[in-house]
Amino acid sequence: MESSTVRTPDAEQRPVRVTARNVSVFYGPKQSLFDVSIDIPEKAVTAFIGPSGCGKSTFLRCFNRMNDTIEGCRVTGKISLDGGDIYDPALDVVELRARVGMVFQKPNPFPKSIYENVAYGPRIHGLARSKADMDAIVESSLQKASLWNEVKDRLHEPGTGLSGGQQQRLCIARAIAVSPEVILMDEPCSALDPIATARIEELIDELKQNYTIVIVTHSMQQAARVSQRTAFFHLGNLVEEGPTDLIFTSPGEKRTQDYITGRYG
Ligand SMILES: Nc1ncnc2c1ncn2[C@@H]1O[C@H](COP(=O)(O)OP(=O)(O)OP(=O)(O)O)[C@@H](O)[C@H]1O
Repeated sequence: MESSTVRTPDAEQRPVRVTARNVSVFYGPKQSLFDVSIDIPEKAVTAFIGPSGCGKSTFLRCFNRMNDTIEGCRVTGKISLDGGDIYDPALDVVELRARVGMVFQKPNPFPKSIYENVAYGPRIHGLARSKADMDAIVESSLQKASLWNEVKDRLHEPGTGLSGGQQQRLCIARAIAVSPEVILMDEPCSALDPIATARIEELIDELKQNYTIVIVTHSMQQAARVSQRTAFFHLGNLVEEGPTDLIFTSPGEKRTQDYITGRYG
């Protein structure tokens, strides 16, 4: 395991959990991400910001090999989780996606009950030995996703019957249920109203005590509120990254300055 650390505003140094080195991504012949290297610290929130089409989601999807599912997509370079190469051909991708969970832009609960949405992952990974074990996993995952009190009396009703914000918290509970180390969030609030967004932001703040979180967001205000480190992307390049307070108050690059002051994007 590489023993480097990076600085975050609320704690001077954090161990690095995920490293990306010289990562490029191609969709067919077109290159969309250019030679990106970054260290992601544990138990902190790292935000990816930048104008539409700059490659934020493309890069995020590299961390749990979601790009493998896109035909013609090719990733070069190296990404390690705790020092282990996640592109090792011998690696079990299903296992990787349990360790590196993902929450999408649009809440996407399975067309099943609230209980089954959360129990599905633990069941396929064999994490519960009995019904009581499974009940405990479902309850604690819903608790951690700050949804338990709202659904404890309707666990067997469809997940799709919840409000948008509740559905997104259900998706977070589903990711948490398989005990991930890293949670990737791709614009998790973009389909939500301001109140539901505030709930999710509070939740992200709590979750960072136990999980390493990487969030793609269109909202600079959201990045400033929830993240400890921010990475700014432009035209497929990582322009700069660092502690969120510094990126927003004294960026080193003119392109970052122009973006955060609303000159484009
Ligand atoms: N499945 C795909 N096939 C082909 N090109 C793609 C695919 N997904 C993304 N791209 C291209 O890669 C580039 C980066 O897109 P990406 O979605 O990663 O950007 P983004 O910064 O997340 O944008 P947004 O904020 O609009 O979601 C864009 O030029 C986009 O058209």
